Amino acid sequence: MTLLVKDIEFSYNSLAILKDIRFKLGPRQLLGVLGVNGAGKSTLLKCLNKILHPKTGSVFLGSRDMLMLNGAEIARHMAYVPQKYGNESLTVFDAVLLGRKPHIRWAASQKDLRIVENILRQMNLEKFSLRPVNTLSGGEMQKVIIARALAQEPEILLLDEPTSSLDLKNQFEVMNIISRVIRQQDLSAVVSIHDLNLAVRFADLFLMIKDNTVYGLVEKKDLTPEMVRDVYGIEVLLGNIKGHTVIVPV
Ligand SMILES: Nc1ncnc2c1ncn2[C@@H]1O[C@H](COP(=O)(O)OP(=O)(O)OP(=O)(O)O)[C@@H](O)[C@H]1O
Repeated sequence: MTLLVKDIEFSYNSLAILKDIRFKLGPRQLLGVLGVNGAGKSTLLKCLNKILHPKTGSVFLGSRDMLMLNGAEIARHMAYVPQKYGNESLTVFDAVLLGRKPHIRWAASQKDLRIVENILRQMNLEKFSLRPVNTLSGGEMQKVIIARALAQEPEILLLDEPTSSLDLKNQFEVMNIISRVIRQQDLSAVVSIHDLNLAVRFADLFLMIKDNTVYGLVEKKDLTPEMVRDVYGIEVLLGNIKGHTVIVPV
């Protein structure tokens, strides 16, 4: 389903953070949200699923305006992975099963349990199934929160810095899983990400935020060093190593 975001404006008290934010995202696409610290990336993600209430604008998923739905209804369509999350004493299995909550009426079904088992296996988290989440390392915990979002089987994944605590291998493992899931299950993902090399590897297009608004919505092939310089204030080279685009500060 297509996500169509129009004219989002948001302020904390009287401090304007986002204005005139608009973009369109098709199914099976991963949008990297780029911008400097404090640009408003997390704020934007939270405006899309109504954790924050934008002053104006609309967020259409197909013909449905998400901002007209309540939190429980939104959770059936959108899963959100925050940048910070609390320590939980739940076991890993139960924490991931919580992702099924928007779909469960009375009790978890065999299907719900199977979905959780599959995701734990895909993400190499099986061995932690019975461990309380608050005994895991930061990176292991981050994978559990992403597993929970996948268990939710949403149409849109909203991921705020999903790889920030992960080592190189896990960054690639997790981004590969996300890429594969969105392609196999016709989802889309909106991912705030600081690591530009990871972004160019996995995102299909970029929403670049600067001065509280959209600097550009560009496809990967159209990204230029000038755009990176304008948005981040640093000169970079854009190169290619064995078919992979790389960005190097100079
Ligand atoms: N609850 C709040 N009250 C007031 N200002 C806030 C609040 N939360 C965030 N801000 C401010 O809003 C601006 C945007 O913050 P946001 O977290 O969306 O940026 P970001 O692009 O995600 O940053 P980072 O890359 O550092 O995570 C920042 O200047 C921040 O200080």
